[in-house]
Amino acid sequence: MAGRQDELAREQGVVDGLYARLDELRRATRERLAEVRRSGPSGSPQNRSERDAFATLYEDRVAQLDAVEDRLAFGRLDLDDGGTRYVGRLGLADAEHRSLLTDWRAPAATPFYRATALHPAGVRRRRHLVTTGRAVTGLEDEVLDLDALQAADGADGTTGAGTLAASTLSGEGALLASLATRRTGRMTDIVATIQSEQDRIIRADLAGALVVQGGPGTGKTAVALHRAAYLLYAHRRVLERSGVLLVGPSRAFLRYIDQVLPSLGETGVVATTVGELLPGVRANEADTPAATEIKGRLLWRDVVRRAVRARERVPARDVRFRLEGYDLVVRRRDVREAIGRARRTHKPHNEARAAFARDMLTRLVDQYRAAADADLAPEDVAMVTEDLRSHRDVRVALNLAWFPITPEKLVADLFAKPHRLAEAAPELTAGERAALRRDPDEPWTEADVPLLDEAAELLGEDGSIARAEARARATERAAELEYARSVLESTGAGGGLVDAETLASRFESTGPRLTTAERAAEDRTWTYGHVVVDEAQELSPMAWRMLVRRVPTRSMTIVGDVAQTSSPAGARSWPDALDPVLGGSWRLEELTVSYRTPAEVADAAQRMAAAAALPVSPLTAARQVDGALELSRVTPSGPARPVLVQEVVDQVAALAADFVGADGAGRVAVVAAADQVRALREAVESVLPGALGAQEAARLLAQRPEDAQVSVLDPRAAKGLEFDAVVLVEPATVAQGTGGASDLYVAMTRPTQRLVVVHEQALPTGIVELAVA
Ligand SMILES: Nc1ncnc2c1ncn2[C@@H]1O[C@H](COP(=O)(O)OP(=O)(O)OP(=O)(O)O)[C@@H](O)[C@H]1O
Repeated sequence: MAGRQDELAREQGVVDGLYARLDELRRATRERLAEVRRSGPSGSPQNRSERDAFATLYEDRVAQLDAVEDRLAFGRLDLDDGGTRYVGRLGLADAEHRSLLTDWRAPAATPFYRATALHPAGVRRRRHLVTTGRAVTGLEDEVLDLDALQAADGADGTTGAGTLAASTLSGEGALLASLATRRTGRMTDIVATIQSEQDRIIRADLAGALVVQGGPGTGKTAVALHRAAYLLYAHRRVLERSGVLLVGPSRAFLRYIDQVLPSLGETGVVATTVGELLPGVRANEADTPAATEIKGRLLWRDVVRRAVRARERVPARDVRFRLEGYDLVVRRRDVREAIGRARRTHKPHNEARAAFARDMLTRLVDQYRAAADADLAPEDVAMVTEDLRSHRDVRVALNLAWFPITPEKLVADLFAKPHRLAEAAPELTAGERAALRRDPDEPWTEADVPLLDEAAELLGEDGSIARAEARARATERAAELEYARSVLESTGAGGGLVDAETLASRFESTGPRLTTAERAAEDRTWTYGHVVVDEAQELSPMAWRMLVRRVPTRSMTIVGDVAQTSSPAGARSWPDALDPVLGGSWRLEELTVSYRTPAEVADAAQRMAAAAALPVSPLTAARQVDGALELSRVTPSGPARPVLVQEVVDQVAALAADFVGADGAGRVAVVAAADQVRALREAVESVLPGALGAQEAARLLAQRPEDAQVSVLDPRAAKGLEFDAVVLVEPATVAQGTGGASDLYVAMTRPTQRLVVVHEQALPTGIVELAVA
């Protein structure tokens, strides 16, 4: 025991030194930041922008240094050459630039995750440091060098190579401890216990599209986030300028994961959903399943193109009008030729319109010249052109022939005006078109967004919108100038020292300069250096098109599970989803160990999924938890309070007493078919005071949905999330919903400790293991 205490004390000394260095760096960076801020808002614009840049740099560094407080150092490698290397959340060096701590992402840290007894990679011993706050509370050693093992001093917690070779998990104690901790509403990072199959994916090449398929709880989300952090570290110069985009299935999911990247010292990632990917559009509504499926089809490429073309149209007849006493005609033939020419510019519709209008006005000026039978001086040509441009009949005729239009109007018209959709989408049946019918002012749905993006791509900038914005900017600037003049007058300043123009530029909004991430998020045409997609199986073919457009290099990390697809437009096979947009150029990796779900639960879910013919990946659970699966069948009863509901609330009360902690950790969820959620939520809320006491119930009921320790949700809302214990209500009903057996598979695989299945109806095949005769 003394040996262990000595070792702990020795490591505590090292860790104390690392924290001391961290504190020193924090102090120094804060001082520099304060100094920059003190330098005040004076100087030339150049000076100011330099000052802002330094301020941003120091602010980022302070945030980064603050974020690594928890588990700053978690590993130590003892090397064959006698040296030691500490691994932690960031790199630290002393004042003489000697390395104290190696960033987990640095090549020198790789053996911490990958070395095995078979391939020790120059490592004799790997040590996991367990810390609580700044205190070292435990050590776990793995000796990788067999010879060294014989001579090992037998320090407590040492596992032999034999055990390690037999095990596929590295740092098993630290890993299992971390998997067994109570859950909060926020995902945490896994840097201290990344497993080698995960590490290979995290550090894979930046180039190309990498698809990570894996069953529930295999760490796909964790791996995707750590990969983003790794890529930002390893390719900082490229990615800092172009940015990284992270696409998740919902705002709730993004909130669940939003602490992970900051805790890894990375904040510059744009995280969004497909529904919010277009600047200015927030589409959180859902379509009907039928409309979702139809809108996801790739045929919208052609439909949107035809809809745009329909706004470039030769009129039914010539349009006659009079200008200054002359009879002129907007001729169909001219319009046809001008449309042809404008199309040959290959510019987007709204941009090519200028060429069309110019061409038509030239033809009309020619007509005017012939009618007037006179040569026109250049200034006359300009005047006549202007008169023609502003002539009402000409304007109407040219607009009808080539209509400037926004993406929103184009798409809204398709769904609100049956003749437009019929014309643009002959591939759809009348029934399918009817399923899309919608009033023009209804809110956008998530499935609309890829169509809007497609339209924006083909329509391009609407010059009139850009002009209106320029006008607004000019007006604003004039107001600033005016204000500056009045300031100068009232203060009597001036005297050649400062002019109104300079002063006005100081009044201009001097908010923090936009970061790459902020600029990228505001720009529809921004192209990213890397795109990470989570729950990628939910994306429709049109959504894939939209994403791929944002990453011309095709550098992507795509993680998901085609057995968990619930969207009717989602993917059941990666080749089906990706080949149309990426050709064959993507590679597949698989994760096979479930870190979340106890073995008994994972096995039941796998059997059910296989029986339902879902495309399941192999899955081995990392953990065994006694009594993890409980089945509770109730007999149908009258309506007063159905026995089923009573059983659910009783189970929730018992599980809450077991798992929910007053410190905010520990979560219990009821997962049920969407149409049962409301009633069950009311029932659960009504029993909490009786079961847990008024005070505790009030605390729980006041929690925000994302932090709720007791919640009732449907499988879609639960997707990607996890809870200590789950009460699954009536699996047969869940499996009959629109997400089918996939939704049930998702629901069954949410708990980390216990799954209680409450049901009246027979259980879907597979949940109960058939006894072998
Ligand atoms: N190496 C690891 N060390 C510690 N915890 C891990 C490790 N890998 C995964 N986990 C934990 O396992 C749980 C499941 O991980 P994650 O949510 O990333 O899985 P997933 O494959 O995305 O699941 P789903 O398919 O259900 O969305 C998380 O709590 C995660 O922190």
